[in-house]
Formats: sequence, structure tokens, C-alpha cells
Amino acid sequence: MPTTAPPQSHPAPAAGGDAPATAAAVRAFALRKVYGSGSSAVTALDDVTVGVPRGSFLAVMGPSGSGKSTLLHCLAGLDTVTSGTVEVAGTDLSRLSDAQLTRLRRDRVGFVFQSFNLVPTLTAEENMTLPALLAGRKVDPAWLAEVVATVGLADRLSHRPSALSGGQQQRVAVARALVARPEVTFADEPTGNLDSRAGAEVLGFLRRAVDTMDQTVVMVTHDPVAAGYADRVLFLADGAVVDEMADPTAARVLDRMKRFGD
Ligand SMILES: Nc1ncnc2c1ncn2[C@@H]1O[C@H](COP(=O)(O)OP(=O)(O)OP(=O)(O)O)[C@@H](O)[C@H]1O
Repeated sequence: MPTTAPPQSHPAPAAGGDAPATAAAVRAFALRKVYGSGSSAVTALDDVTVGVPRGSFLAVMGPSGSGKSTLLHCLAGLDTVTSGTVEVAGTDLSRLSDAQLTRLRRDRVGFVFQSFNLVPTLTAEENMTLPALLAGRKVDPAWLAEVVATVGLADRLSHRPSALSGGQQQRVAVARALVARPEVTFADEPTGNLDSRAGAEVLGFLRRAVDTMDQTVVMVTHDPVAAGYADRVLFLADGAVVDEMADPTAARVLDRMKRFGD
């Protein structure tokens, strides 16, 4: 369901042209992903090249089956690629061992899913700090306080997920991703299970994380209003990048989506 609140105005991301390679939080070059083989092979991604500058917010859109989730999973190191390269913070994922890849996902990548995936027996605060504790890391109290303040849940920290609304649960999930100060946070339909108002809150929080906390977000969405919160929209069709839009508005994104004709 589309969200209703208008996106905040926001600065454009750093121009990619002359920026050094390290300015990209994530890059993919000539990415191909084929599922299966022979007559049952499905080309989910076909020669996708994309760069996401640090401190920017990218939305990925396209018709059902166009490869959005596959792209997110490949960029996040959750899925292997058939050919091409993916770099997270300058590290080529194909050069990593399984253990190194697991560490990179744990330490440098944040995830937010459509279903909030919180641990029901833990409080909101415990959910936020759990990944860091599991990784054997201390949580920086100042950073945690900043995340909590931004997420606007200071008075809900001792609540368990069942005592929180869907929007509040998703804000905890976003905070959990950000507490580890990831290089990039991947969000797969983060507002898909929320009503428009709760969705707007979560999107506003993602936007603030980029603007005031220098975080990088890559979000898959079907919702033009959600995409309007991003700095840039990448449009996929049949596994290929068919268009991009800088400084999107919901109206322009909707207009572009209509041209896919489905
Ligand atoms: N594990 C898999 N095995 C075989 N084919 C797959 C697998 N995962 C995805 N595909 C196929 O790859 C293509 C892209 O799927 P993907 O889920 O990335 O699309 P999407 O744009 O995220 O779709 P939706 O908007 O419906 O979630 C589709 O044709 C899909 O059927």
C-alpha cells in the first residue's frame, strides 16, 4: 500500500564521475546471475553495473520478477554471482572465503526485511544490541543513544516486540541494523507490512540515518512514495538496468513505472 507522507527535501548524493573508488559503499560491475542450467536456466540479472556512493540512499524498483531481490542479495553477499564483481567498501566479495564473507556480512552490512525478524523474548534495546553482542563487540553508548534518539523509541526500549506496533517494530529493526555502523544497510520492502503512516515513519528514519548519520541505504520497493525518499532510483526490467532517476518524486516514479505496462 503506498505511503502518504511527502518525502523530505534532501541533498543530492555526491557526483559519481570524478569520485575515487572508495567513495562507493557498494559497487557491482557486469553482474550476471543465472539460476539453474540448461533449458530451465533463468537469467535473473543480466550485465548490471551500479555504484552506491557512501552517504546516499538508492531505491531499486521494477516489475515483479525483474531481479530486485536477486540484486539486493548479490550486493549484500547473501547470494553468489554467476559472473561479474561486487565490492562492499572496496572489498571484492569473490575473493573472500566463506568465513570472511560471513564476517563481512556480520560486521559491515545491515539488513532490514519486510517481516521485522525481532527476537520476541528480548526487549527493544536488547534486540538492537544483540548482533553486536553476538559478534563480541561492545556497543558504543554515544552511537546507540544517537540511533535511539533518531528512531524516536527512547520510551519503548524496555518493551518486548509484542508490545510494539508494526511501525515501532520495524524502527527497532532499522535501529538494530544501524547500531553496528554498517558500511551499507540493505532493506527489502521495509514498508511492505506497514500502513502508510507507519511506513512514512520508517522511511523518514532511513532518510535521517543517511542525512545526519552518514549511513548508506539500498532499498527494494514497489511503492513510488517510498522510492521518493531516496536520492536515486534504479529501474530494473528482465534483470537489466533500464533507467535511473535522480532526486525522485513519487509522481515521477509512478509515471515511470506506468511505462513498464504491467
Ligand atoms: N532461487 C531461485 N531459483 C530459480 N529462479 C529464481 C530464484 N530466485 C529468483 N529466481 C527467478 O529470478 C527472477 C528474478 O527474481 P527476483 O525475486 O529477484 O525478482 P523481484 O524483482 O525481486 O520480484 P518481486 O517483485 O516479485 O519480489 C525471477 O524470474 C525469479 O523467478
